[in-house]
Amino acid sequence: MGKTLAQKVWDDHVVRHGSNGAPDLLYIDLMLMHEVTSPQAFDGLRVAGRTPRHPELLIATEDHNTPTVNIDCPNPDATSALQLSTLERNCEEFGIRLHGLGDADQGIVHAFAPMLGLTQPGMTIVCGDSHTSTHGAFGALAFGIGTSEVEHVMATQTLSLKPFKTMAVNVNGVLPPDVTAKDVILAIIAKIGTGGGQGYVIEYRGSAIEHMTMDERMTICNMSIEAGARAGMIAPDDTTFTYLKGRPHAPQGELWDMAVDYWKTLRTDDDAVFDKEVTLEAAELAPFVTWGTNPGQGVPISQSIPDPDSFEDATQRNAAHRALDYMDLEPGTPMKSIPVDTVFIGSCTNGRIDDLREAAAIMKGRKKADSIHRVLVVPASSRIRIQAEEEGLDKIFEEFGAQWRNAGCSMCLGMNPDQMVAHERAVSTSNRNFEGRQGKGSRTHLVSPQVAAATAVMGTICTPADLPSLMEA
Ligand SMILES: CC(C)[C@H](C(=O)O)[C@@H](O)C(=O)O
Ligand code: SF4
Repeated sequence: MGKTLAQKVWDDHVVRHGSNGAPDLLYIDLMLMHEVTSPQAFDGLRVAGRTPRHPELLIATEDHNTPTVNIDCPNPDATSALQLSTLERNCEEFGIRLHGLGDADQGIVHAFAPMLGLTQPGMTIVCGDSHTSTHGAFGALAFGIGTSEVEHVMATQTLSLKPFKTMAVNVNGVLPPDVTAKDVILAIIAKIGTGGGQGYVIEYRGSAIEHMTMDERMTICNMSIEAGARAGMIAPDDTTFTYLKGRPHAPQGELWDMAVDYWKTLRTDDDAVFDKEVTLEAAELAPFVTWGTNPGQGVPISQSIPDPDSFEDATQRNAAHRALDYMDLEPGTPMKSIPVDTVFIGSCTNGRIDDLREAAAIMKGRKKADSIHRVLVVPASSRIRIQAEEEGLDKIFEEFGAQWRNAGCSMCLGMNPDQMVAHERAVSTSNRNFEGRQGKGSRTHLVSPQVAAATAVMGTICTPADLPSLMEA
């Protein structure tokens, strides 16, 4: 029987097969690190008197605790400052390359690595961060691990793991013009549920996925974890190879040709069987928005807030009641009538150059609504920031009335100064709308960059198609 993409990458990394149901020992090609989940791992190594087995395969950045303004000033928060200085000391002591704040390659861990060409097809990539699934967009087997596993990888460059189950999510056909990668993944999560992917590696397939850019594919794979999956993958193809060619860490010359020959073998065989298959018709999808407090509580934007009592499942019903209470929303309210205070465009889901270009195209020649308190546009990495500025996007954002920031996780989660206050409502291009995620008591609606930008113009949730054309305005 043939193999799936995930199985091929797995098999190519087995150092030792586990017998009698014991886990396999897998070789890890690359471990990415950040300030939040590394300190205990470094401490563990120190206590055991060990050194990293392959320090050159460990690469760190600073992202969660970093401010996005005045980055040359002392960090305003003592805990964050300590977290960052600890990473800096640890990297220095253990000989690990760090792209710290101020470095041109600093940025969100899942954004800076692809930009450098560190993320490549067929690799095993881990990081103490759940959204490591992002790197699966390149056909890598990439997943988040816990702090004790981070220590294990540092010490041995291997990880002990039981094989994952495999799921295919097929998105067939052509997407309507206003439907983005973010809408596709929100629709997938709404369909399979936030636990639907548990124990699986999802492979996204079908013509709608094949037509996506690498930035769009990263948006899709990024949110695999929000469906409960361990990882998300997309088979590498010419789009992948074109993106990688010439990047600082991409193979060169003869090695490039050899790499591409191998990468081309990383496709699920025709006779491979997935443990589960789910299919969506691209033509039936629409721009999506969440109304609740988990990423699966979403609807097409033209719809209204569902009645919690319409859910047959008692757990879902209770969750919906609680979510609407927290979100201060009534069933039956059209999504497009909801006013918001804040717009956040950024994160490892939607802070890449494609996302910034899309947002800028909508903001160009327009102004933010007076009712919107703030529009934050935060590039996912410093390299993306440089690229956006070379294209003049920063000027468009500023003329629109948005704040153009330095790279980092920013308002995706409340670990740095970019936080919302209680009862503030945002449309956000990030990936989690949990209670208090963007600040204590804050309310989050997950959307695409296009919907975020359009909402910033109108003041209420809407799509670019709802905006008056610039001629009429
Ligand atoms: C801080 C980190 C451990 C966490 C994660 O694992 O995802 C964060 O990045 C998040 O998005 O909530
Ligand atoms: S941007 Fe958000 S989701 Fe991504 S790594 Fe940072 S905190 Fe986690």
